[in-house]
Amino acid sequence: MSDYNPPSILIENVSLTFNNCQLFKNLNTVFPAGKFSIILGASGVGKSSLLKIIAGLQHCKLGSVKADDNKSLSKRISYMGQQDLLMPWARILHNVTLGSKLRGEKPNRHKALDILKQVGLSHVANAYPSELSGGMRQRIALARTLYENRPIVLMDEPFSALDSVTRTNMQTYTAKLLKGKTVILITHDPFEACRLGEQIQIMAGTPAKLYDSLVVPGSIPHPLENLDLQKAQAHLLSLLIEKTQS
Ligand SMILES: Nc1ncnc2c1ncn2[C@@H]1O[C@H](COP(=O)(O)OP(=O)(O)OP(=O)(O)O)[C@@H](O)[C@H]1O
Repeated sequence: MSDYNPPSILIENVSLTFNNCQLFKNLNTVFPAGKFSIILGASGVGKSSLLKIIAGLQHCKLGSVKADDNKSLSKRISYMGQQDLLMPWARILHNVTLGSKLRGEKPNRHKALDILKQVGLSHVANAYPSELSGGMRQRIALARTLYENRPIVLMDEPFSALDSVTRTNMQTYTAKLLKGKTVILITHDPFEACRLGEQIQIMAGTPAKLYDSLVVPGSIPHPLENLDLQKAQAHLLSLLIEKTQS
């Protein structure tokens, strides 16, 4: 199996404690290969911490995170955090291709410009991050993540700063571009979860557990007019309330 074949990600008995608060105790789950997995849950429950553990940015003393092909996860992951982490001294195009530069590869300018066009920001390719709005900066961070073309993509609230029209367009573009990759996406938006999720899990409790919710059948992104979306969203919201309050 090539390093570009997306693996499943296995979370086994992961435990994490911060300042005497046990976020996870023996957490187990599987994020299936080549699918969009969504995590929702109350603020502070531990969603970002789990994503950082998978990305190798947060150490956990107990438990393991591994790929089902037993190959290392590092170098196969593209991670988009809540902060855009754009380099203030670099122009937008340079920010998008930064990964290539850091690896000593020739940046693929054509590909970067195409992604910038798809996220509606080719006109700011030569600008600096400080000249952009918060929503524009978030789309640049998205463009940088998509440019990397890794088999595993971790995204922490990637569309949270966007207006609803742009958000819908970015969901569609992202789902199409990342089709077949192993994606884990955190969101607070039940509609987004139902539109993109091929696995949907709610994180709740202390220590936190993961609970499966219904997914809408068929390929993603689901069209906005799909009536099953409304039903799945209502179910998800009810489950979210139930698990968050219990
Ligand atoms: N490096 C750290 N040191 C100490 N505490 C931390 C650290 N990182 C996170 N925490 C704490 O762990 C808890 C979970 O944080 P986390 O960011 O994972 O939550 P979240 O579910 O992603 O929240 P949100 O939806 O608001 O982004 C919070 O109480 C947070 O203060």
